[in-house]
Amino acid sequence: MTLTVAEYAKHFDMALHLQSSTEQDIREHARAAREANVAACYTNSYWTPVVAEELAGSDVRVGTAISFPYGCTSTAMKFAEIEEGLELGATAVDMVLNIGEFRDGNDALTVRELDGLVERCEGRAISKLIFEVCYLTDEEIARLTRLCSDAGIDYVKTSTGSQGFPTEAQVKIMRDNITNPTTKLKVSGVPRTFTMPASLWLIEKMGVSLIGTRSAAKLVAQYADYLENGI
Ligand SMILES: O=C[C@H](O)COP(=O)(O)O
Repeated sequence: MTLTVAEYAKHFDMALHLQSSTEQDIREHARAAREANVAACYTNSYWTPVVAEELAGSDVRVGTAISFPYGCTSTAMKFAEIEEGLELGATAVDMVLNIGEFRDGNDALTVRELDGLVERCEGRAISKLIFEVCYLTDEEIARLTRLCSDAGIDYVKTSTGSQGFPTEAQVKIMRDNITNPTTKLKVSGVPRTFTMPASLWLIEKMGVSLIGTRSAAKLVAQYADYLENGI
């Protein structure tokens, strides 16, 4: 069944994670996300109140990125960043895992970070755990997906967009290792050349629920044009 423009837009999280962004850049980004009526608008946590102000009264979620992009701040810092973001109006929280500790086999820390994220978001925001799949083996991706799903994370997310691109094989491994029906899949870190047809393939053929990209509004406009005028 063909997605309406509104349905297509709700498959996108629009993100702006540039060090150079000014407040004006963030406001324009949030306004574009609101206009496109995407699922969520993400920035680094400092900008959460600005995004919350711009999105007030809309059904675009206020997204905040925790320990972004490297994931190796202390667990206490991560939890404090989540709590502050929620107080400032965040309704979607994407946290980067401490990938090095996970690769070292420190599952106790991984589970503590996962549980801490889920507990803090419960009833207040949706939770997403960012993997950075380009640094993980297939077995590690499968195992981490299961740990996330078992912990009740709402979304497992491939990448930050600051390192490598996720591959089709890695996306499939995540999709196939989700153990809990409430956990969904978010693909991010797609190349700048990512196209609207590629997004439809991810959504319709690969079981992807959300795509995170700075180009979300542009893709929504392209999809509207495609429905109206064809290719
Ligand atoms: O959370 C990560 C973002 O969705 C990445 O978007 P980007 O690759 O366009 O910077």
